Amino acid sequence: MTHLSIPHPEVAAQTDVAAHTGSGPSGSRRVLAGVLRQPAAVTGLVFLLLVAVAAIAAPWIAPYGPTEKDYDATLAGPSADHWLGTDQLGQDTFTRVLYGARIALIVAFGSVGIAMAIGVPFGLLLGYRGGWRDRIGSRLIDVSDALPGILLGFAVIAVLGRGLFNLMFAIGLIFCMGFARTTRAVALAERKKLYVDAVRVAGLRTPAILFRQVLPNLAGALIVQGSVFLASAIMIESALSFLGIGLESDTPTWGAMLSNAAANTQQPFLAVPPGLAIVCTVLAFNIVGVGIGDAMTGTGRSSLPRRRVRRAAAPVGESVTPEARAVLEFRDVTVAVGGGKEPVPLVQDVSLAIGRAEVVALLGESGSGKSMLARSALGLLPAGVHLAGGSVWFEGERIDDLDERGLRKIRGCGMAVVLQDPMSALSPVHTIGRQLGEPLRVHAGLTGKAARERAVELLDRVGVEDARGRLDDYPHQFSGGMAQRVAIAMALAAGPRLLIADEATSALDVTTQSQVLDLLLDLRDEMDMAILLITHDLGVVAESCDRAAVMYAGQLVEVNDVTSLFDEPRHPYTAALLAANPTSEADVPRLPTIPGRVPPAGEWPAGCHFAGRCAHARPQCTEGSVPLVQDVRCVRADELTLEVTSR
Ligand SMILES: Nc1ncnc2c1ncn2[C@@H]1O[C@H](COP(=O)(O)OP(=O)(O)OP(=O)(O)O)[C@@H](O)[C@H]1O
Repeated sequence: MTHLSIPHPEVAAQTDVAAHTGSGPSGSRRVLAGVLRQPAAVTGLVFLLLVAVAAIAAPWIAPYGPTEKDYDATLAGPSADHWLGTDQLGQDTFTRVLYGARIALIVAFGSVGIAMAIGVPFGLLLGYRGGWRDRIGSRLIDVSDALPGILLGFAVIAVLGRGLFNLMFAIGLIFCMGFARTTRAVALAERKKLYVDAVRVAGLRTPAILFRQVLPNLAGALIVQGSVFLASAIMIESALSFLGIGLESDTPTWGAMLSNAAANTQQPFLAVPPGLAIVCTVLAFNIVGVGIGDAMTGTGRSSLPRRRVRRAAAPVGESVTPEARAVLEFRDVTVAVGGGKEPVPLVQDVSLAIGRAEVVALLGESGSGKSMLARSALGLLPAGVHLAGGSVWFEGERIDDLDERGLRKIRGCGMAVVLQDPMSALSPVHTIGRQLGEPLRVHAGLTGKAARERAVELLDRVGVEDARGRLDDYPHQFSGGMAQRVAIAMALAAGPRLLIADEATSALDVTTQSQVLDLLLDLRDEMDMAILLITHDLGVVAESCDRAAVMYAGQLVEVNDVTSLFDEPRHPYTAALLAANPTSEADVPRLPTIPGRVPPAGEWPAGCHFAGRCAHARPQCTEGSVPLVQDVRCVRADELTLEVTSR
């Protein structure tokens, strides 16, 4: 294995990128195959291809010019000279239908393109940002829905005048809010997903996240909606032309031809060719749109499991290794949900620090607040949850009050994250090489060959065999362990000083888990990098960590070096947690459990939060809040000698 010299933070690129999901990588081929399996969709597709060929080749295949008149054959029915007859000026209907196809397709694609160009960024922004922007924007979309589209078209053309572009613009305006609505809905869902958090941690800017990460997930929905709007655009263009406010009257459009037929009822056949052209083309677009939608079912990200998001947690305040300057420090951190007068605390008064190159575990049952604490360091608290007290410091700089721009400077090259499930944190729509290239480009300015070479080095370093050959593979082509190595490579790209490993090995088999842990520890040694390990696995803690911080119901209850923690736990909860460990060597007839459950946030008891489940509880335990004294939060800490057994 090549030894990679991981670049120094300032020099190198950063981070863990874990990107998204989406319509699927080889998805486009799968979707095409899916469409081709549907006879109706194939028929529609073939018809549209014919229309497109006719439109493009009209000047060569049309027997007459589009405005060429034959006054000897006005309002004629189908004949050998005029296959579809003529109008009142003797203009050949077949020719005008062919030219009409050109206008129809140009207007349809042009207006849908304009609608997308306006609606998609607008919807992305609303959905991703949320909050008041979203509320105002959504009302705007609702209001625009209430306006009859055709009237809007009238108004725009009345103001701008007739003409091809104005017509496309008018129709584009009618549709843009439809695209905005779809895009907003998808962006709203996507922004809560792991890959978005991961790329934010990677330091990507909002436009890059929106357009490179979130947008690809919209491809499916936009294609389906676009094809339906193409059909509608043809109808609206025809309606406007029929009413005489579309294009100039001598321009061959299907709508104008229908209007003409309505004025010349003595030749009823005149309405048939343009009418059929409109109906069949609109139908074909709709059928193909539905076909694409059906073919895409199950090919999108929805097939990927949604994982809980976790982030690093931190060490205990007072107990920071004295000789090392803290890389990350929580000072009296309180995280709460809800505003108003009574926000509910999820994490309470946590003080913890992690020293340089230190490996600290964050332990505790589900719901104890590990993730919330970690998220507060990364500036990734979920909506509605906020830092209600205290502060977070990174290498001596306060970071909890930084804005996104400030956080970007720290995320990735300062702090990086490896998540539990690499598959949900890697984008299925981009190759590994591309995903690795992103942080290298953003943080080290590496592009092209240089980025590729660095990506190969990184993959090689984390033990991905045939690294060069695997750059063009997609995440689904990697095993879980290999994908986790890729995620680690991304996290290390910028040489972070702190790696937050959030159950990073939980989903792996024992052998792979051990290899990944060894890798993390090797990298810690090489890079002088601190690691905050959130885990439920006490075996992993025993093997890998210097210190452990134990959380219970939002509070730190004990911080200790790992050897002492396992040999002489000082808090009854720590002892109970160790006793309940399936690999505990405690000689008990059956696996002990901790009776009861963690009280949910908002229902924490006064005094010691663990008192209700504690075998050693006394009345004084519930009398008042219990402070963390010398790294343990128990009023009886000095008098208890705890053994690792159940109560
Ligand atoms: N988005 C949210 N909004 C409000 N409360 C939340 C949210 N996410 C989690 N919580 C609550 O915050 C508390 C702490 O949750 P947290 O996820 O930090 O626990 P944890 O120790 O990391 O658990 P686990 O080991 O299961 O991940 C829990 O009571 C949980 O119900």
